[in-house]
Amino acid sequence: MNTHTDILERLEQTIAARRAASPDSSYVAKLNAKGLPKIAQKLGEEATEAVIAALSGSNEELVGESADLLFHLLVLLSAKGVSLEHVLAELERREGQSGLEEKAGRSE
Ligand SMILES: N=c1c2ncn([C@@H]3O[C@H](COP(=O)(O)OP(=O)(O)OP(=O)(O)O)[C@@H](O)[C@H]3O)c2ncn1[C@@H]1O[C@H](COP(=O)(O)O)[C@@H](O)[C@H]1O
Repeated sequence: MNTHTDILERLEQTIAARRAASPDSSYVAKLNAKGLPKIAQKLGEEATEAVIAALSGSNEELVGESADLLFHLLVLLSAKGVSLEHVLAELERREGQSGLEEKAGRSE
């Protein structure tokens, strides 16, 4: 499992390096050149495509769309200066806390 989860960290590093590349030679650079709203829009589109694949596509399509979604999430996090480590730490913090309990404990 670790060999596969490591790809997220490698991808984060690749994305950080490619942001400074020429938009003619790099999709990451091209997307960053278009700005944060375009990156956010792409993430939303990829999320929708993953939902459509889940509801009416094959599991193979869902895998492809999920990879697109994770990749574009990493591009957005990078553009905002938020590290994958930070997000993973938040998931770790929540580990073992039931989502239902967390919701019930909210003040508003
Ligand atoms: N994992 C990915 C990855 N997943 C998806 N994509 C690209 O994401 C784009 C999204 O596809 P769409 O058809 O939705 O988008 P589009 O039609 O190109 O875009 P629009 O003009 O419609 O907005 C495609 O161009 C895909 O090739 C990716 N592009 C790059 N990577 C990784 O990022 C690295 C750096 O890539 P470059 O920045 O291109 O060097 C690569 O080595 C890969 O590891």
